[in-house]
Amino acid sequence: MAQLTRVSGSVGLITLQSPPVNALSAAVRQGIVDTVQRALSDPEVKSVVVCGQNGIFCGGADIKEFGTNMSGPPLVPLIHAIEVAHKPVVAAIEGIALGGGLELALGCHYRIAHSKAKLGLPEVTLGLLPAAGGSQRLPRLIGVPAALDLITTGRHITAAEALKLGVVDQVTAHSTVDVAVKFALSVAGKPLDGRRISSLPCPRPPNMDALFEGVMKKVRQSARGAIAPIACVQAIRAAATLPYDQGMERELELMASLFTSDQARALQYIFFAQRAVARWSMPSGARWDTSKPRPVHKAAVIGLGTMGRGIAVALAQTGLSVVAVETQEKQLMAAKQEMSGMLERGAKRRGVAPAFDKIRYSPDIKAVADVDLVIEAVFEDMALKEKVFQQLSALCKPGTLLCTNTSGLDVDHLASQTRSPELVVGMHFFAPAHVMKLLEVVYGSKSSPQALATAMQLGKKMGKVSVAVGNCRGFVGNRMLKPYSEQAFFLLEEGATPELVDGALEDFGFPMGLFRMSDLSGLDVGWRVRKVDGLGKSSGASGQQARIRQGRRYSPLGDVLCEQGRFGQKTGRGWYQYDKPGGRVGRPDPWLHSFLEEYRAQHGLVARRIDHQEVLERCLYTLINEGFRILEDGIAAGPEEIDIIYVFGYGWPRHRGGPMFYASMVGLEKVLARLEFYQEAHPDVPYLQPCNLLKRLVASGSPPVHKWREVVKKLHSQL
Ligand SMILES: CC/C=C\CC(=O)SCCNC(=O)CCNC(=O)[C@H](O)C(C)(C)COP(=O)(O)OP(=O)(O)OC[C@H]1O[C@@H](n2cnc3c(N)ncnc32)[C@H](O)[C@@H]1OP(=O)(O)O
Repeated sequence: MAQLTRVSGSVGLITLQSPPVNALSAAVRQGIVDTVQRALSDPEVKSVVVCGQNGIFCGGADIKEFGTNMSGPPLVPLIHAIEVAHKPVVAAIEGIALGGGLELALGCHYRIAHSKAKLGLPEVTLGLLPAAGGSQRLPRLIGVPAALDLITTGRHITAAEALKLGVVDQVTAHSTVDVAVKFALSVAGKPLDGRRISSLPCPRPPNMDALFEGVMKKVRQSARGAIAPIACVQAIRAAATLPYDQGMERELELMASLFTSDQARALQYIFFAQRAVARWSMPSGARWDTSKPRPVHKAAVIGLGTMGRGIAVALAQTGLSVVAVETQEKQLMAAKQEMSGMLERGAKRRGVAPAFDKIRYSPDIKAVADVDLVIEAVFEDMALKEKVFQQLSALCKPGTLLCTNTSGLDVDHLASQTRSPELVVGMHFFAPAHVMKLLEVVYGSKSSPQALATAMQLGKKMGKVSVAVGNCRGFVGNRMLKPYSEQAFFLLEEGATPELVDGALEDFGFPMGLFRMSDLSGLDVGWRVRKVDGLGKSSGASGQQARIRQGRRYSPLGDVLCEQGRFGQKTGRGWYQYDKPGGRVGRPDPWLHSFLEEYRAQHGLVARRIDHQEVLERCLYTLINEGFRILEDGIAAGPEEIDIIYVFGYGWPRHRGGPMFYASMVGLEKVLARLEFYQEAHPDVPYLQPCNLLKRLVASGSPPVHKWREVVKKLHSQL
């Protein structure tokens, strides 16, 4: 839908009308075709302005139409018709001009943007490229290097940057439409030749071959197997080397290979999943749209270790007043110094003043008396957390929300330490907390909908992707990590090396394999947890018996390394060796290889050849199987919650859509069959036992992933 009105006598004003973001649906495209035709054939209209309803220019192609039988007029000829028009067409950009929206504006002869507008070609983030001429027009307009940056990253730029780059001709802080109409009046009847971007030559950068070679290398490295960024570079190269028409043919050809790809489906699934998880619900039926959050103006953070520092900085950067409590004087001083640096660097990046005055430091927990919300971030030790919650319950004003930043401890137990368990939720941040996007918000059995709504809203304000999940050991993310890492240890016992396992996972698209990651975060962290669980002590015994704990197969490999002081990067030795303690570059360690051989000999294990496929199947399918158990247990409301947690918090490659989406792409029958196969080979590993929900889905014909939420809901309503 688009509307044509005549304003200021001779300006045809075309308004895109399709809330919420004026996406270019079939109806909108048809509307544009019709209104442009009418405006151009109306002798009273001397120039045209294109704008969007409700202060939003256009959010691009309608992503919901992808994967359907797309009808309606295509974008390329529509934009071409605007560009070849004999009357000047001005784009009045308010709010956003993204993807096809910006491509539409690039077909116009002039672009005027509001100072608060954001522009970009984010198609790459959806597994696509700007194939409505964007990959051919943008480099002609702003040069190849700048176009490469914008198109391969998909980043949104401000109006000021757009002006500097030459994407827009003018920026205004006033009514963009008024300014555009005035401008349109002033250019009516003027020649348009130099204004048609497709007819401009693409500026050829010096050392063009070297430039593209360098960019391609960089993009391949950072893409981790994603195909769209590479296609974007190829399309821009076509713009730089071919005439416009041939460049457009290349753009179309490249888009055709992306459009129906699994990666595009995965990335578009993640786009909608991210929005779906904001519409949370609780098993009680309470929902995001019926639960009112409490206002939070002042918050406290208890414990200024690594996590507490990041959380306090993130809160202050959101504009909240923060009381940062650390009872150990030395730690408090160190925290203050580091947090000032973090605030300063953050402010510099965002071009604002550092929020130093938002944080009040205190060595006394009594300072929490008047805050609206507390986030406890002390050491991951239940006895210590219990004590803190008892104190908070006594000290805080009535109604204060008490949150625990735990990575897996029992939220219900902590709630039971307080007078108001309904006001207790978990807020599981990821390190570094002021940078990482994910926040698991954990509701306990007594948490009130209002408490959950408040934590979810705060997470959103902090710029986090917040996912509501139920309470269980490890919540969603860490619970699924357990079978995954267990399999990796077993693979070492059976003949693999850390570099083989990591290589398979990194080729799959993880930024770091499990062992490299474990060296980075410290082997002692998991060791401590295993010891608390009554595991984690190597018995010194040999044979199979030494590898059975609590009635199931157990690998003491990680414990033995810790007993030798190999804690990873911090000690310069772990699963890899480093130049020095604190070194970052891990190299394969011959010592570790001999150690593995001795270990196998000691335990009567015979090494066999393990390939990448086995690593992926065993590590990823057990993780997915646990994901199904989590759905079965009602800890996550749908596969989208799990997938968003894994993509935003655990380095799961986004172009593979998260573990549950990946399972649907592999095929549930295959996942089930391989789990059954491995379970037969390793009957002492309970995690390999396929879960009932997976079996049930396969038995019901493996419905597509977007139907699983309903299946799970039905399952729970039957219980
Ligand atoms: C030949 C191919 C040509 C062109 C290819 C393209 O144009 S691909 C599309 C390129 N555009 C984008 O990638 C923009 C995607 N949208 C966004 O980044 C954000 O939604 C946006 C526009 C910045 C707004 O963000 P905000 O936080 O304000 O709102 P939210 O994200 O919750 O979105 C509100 C609802 O709008 C839906 N939506 C947004 N963009 C699109 C779109 N392009 N197509 C369809 N629907 C879109 C979004 O899903 C939300 O819906 P809801 O039902 O409320 O969850």
